[in-house]
Amino acid sequence: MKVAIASDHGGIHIREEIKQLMDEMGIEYIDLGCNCETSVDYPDYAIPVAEKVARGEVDRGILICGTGIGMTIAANKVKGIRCALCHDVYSAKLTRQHNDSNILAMGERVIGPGLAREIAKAWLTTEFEGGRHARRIEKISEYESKHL
Ligand SMILES: O=C(CO)[C@H](O)[C@H](O)[C@H](O)COP(=O)(O)O
Repeated sequence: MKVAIASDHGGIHIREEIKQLMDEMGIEYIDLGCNCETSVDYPDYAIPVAEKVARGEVDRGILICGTGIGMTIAANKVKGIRCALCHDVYSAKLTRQHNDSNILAMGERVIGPGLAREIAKAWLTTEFEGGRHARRIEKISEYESKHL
């Protein structure tokens, strides 16, 4: 699996924590920034990650900002993206099993690095269940292809 990860200035510490986790798990990743602690704009990081996932250049994405909300809104504008904002392990597992989410978003002003690590680990290791859930995702894809 190959992952693209990025954050704004509000998510740099969790980004480093998740990169360390992926190193430990042997998961390949590309870090798309941000590169400093000055204030930046989350769409400039969410959209490049989402486009890489949508184009199939990477398998999945991880985005961190202050709340995770801005990243989630921006990423979900990209066709084919199912970005899930998760601040608990249960949601992280379920969004993989049921929604086949291809981007995980988290908020560094909401949760600490330890919980973020557990959430990311669950999300990275949980498979999509398919079945009835595939039918529901297909309905979202159909809407996207007809209306966007
Ligand atoms: O998009 C967000 C809120 O939904 C993120 O939390 C951003 O990181 C946040 O808005 C940045 O805020 P700042 O005051 O410019 O640091």
